[in-house]
Amino acid sequence: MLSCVCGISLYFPIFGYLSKLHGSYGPVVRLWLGPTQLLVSVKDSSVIKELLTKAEDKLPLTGRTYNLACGKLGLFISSFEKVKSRRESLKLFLDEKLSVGSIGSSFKIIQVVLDRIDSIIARDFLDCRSFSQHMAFNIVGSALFGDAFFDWSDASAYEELMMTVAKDACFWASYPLTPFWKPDYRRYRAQCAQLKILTQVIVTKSRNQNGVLSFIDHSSHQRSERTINDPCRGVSHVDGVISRPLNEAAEGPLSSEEEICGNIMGLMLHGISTCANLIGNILTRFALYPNLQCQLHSEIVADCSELSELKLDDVLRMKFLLATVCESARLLPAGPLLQRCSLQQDVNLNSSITIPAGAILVVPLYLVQMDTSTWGDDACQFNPNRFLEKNINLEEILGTAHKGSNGINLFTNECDETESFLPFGSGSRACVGQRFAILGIAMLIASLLRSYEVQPHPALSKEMESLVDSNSLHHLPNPKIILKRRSI
Ligand code: HEM
Repeated sequence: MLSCVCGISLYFPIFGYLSKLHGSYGPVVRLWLGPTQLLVSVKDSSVIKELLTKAEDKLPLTGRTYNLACGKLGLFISSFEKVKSRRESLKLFLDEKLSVGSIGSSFKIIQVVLDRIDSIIARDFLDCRSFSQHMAFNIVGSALFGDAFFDWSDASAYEELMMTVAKDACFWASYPLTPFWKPDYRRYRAQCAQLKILTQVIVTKSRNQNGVLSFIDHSSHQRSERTINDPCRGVSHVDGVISRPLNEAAEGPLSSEEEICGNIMGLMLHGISTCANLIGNILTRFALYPNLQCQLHSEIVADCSELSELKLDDVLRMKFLLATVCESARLLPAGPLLQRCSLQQDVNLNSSITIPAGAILVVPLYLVQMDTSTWGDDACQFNPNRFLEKNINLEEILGTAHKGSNGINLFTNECDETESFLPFGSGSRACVGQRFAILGIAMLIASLLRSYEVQPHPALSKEMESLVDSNSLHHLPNPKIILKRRSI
């Protein structure tokens, strides 16, 4: 545990510092950053749950980052009041994407992209980071824009621009005064403007392409049933139907066109970078641990026959696969700290602690997710089996009701035992895309391993070997990987 904490502290000085403070002062640490700025770090899992539910706002810097990149938007910004309704409609939209029947179309992009890979891998190797980013881009993009995304000629330019903006967004937002005199800043703003134009293009294309189905405006439940039960309608029609709620999700009741674009840009920026990180992390583990791949491949073969199309129900049966995705997310949270604040009111915790309005509240994710008292002595090690053991409930961790064909209710709303699993946050601002991301990534991994074996590029094998037993796995390298087609 100690070596792990020290290793991480090299990368995240704030995390190392908080680790020391928690060691000396216990699970709740208060730290004055300046005469008027209090930081409160919480490490105790029961207090965390309460804190993340009661402190509903995000730090103003988060909102500024998204505003600067995306313009006006109604998601990801600081005030909970302003994001509440958008969060709810987005959740409905994503749930519908994952409803039985529409799943095939939601993730059919995976097969489309994998089919294209054959031509690339015939040449040489893949760069793990770019491949993960490309897959994440396609999964999130096709979920939001439906079939219109598949044949969009500007998709590559959009992906490249999206990643450039994502990389620089925090940096430029951190300036207290807009540095408009800096040429780099002006270039960044021009890139954001270009990104917005392309977003508008794909939103319009998506609307036009799916507009033929706009006659269906019953409740979402009726809509799905009608379409799915109608064999005359192709898969793209299912996508068309569920892209209508996209507008509802992004628009809410009173949105302007600018806000719709902003929300979609925000979702793309967040969804792609987080999903790409997790996919890249899992692929790198495959290159490092061939046995992990073998175990997953056996499960995939056992749960889905070779010739049939992979379905959500199949993936829901693949518990070791789902556990692998969760375990990778546990070891690689999107950032070292979850951050919150309460802009207007003090937060009163049951433990009789009062936190003043405006204080910066943080949860040091690495400390919580690698706490040996919760996760065991091997907390720093990669061990998907921990999610299959009795004391950690995978079904609860995956959240919200969704019945697989095995009858197991894999997703329930009650997650009492899961306060220490926080890669997607928790409480009032928890990630709305958690279930979509876990299942989308599981779907991708299952599709990939069915046909390919992931191998490190021979030139890198030696370097990778030295990493296998080290704790530096949280900062995995970006290996060149080879996808070798499996012989049938
Ligand atoms: C591996 C993938 C992902 C990870 C690790 C991740 C992680 C997170 C985290 C840590 C938060 C903040 C939670 C908190 O403060 O409690 C968050 C918020 C959010 N995420 Fe994700 N996320 C992922 C994918 C996605 C996807 C694919 C979508 C949707 C397409 C999405 C939509 C959102 C939204 C809408 C919010 C909340 C925004 C708000 O309340 O303002 N996420 N995510």
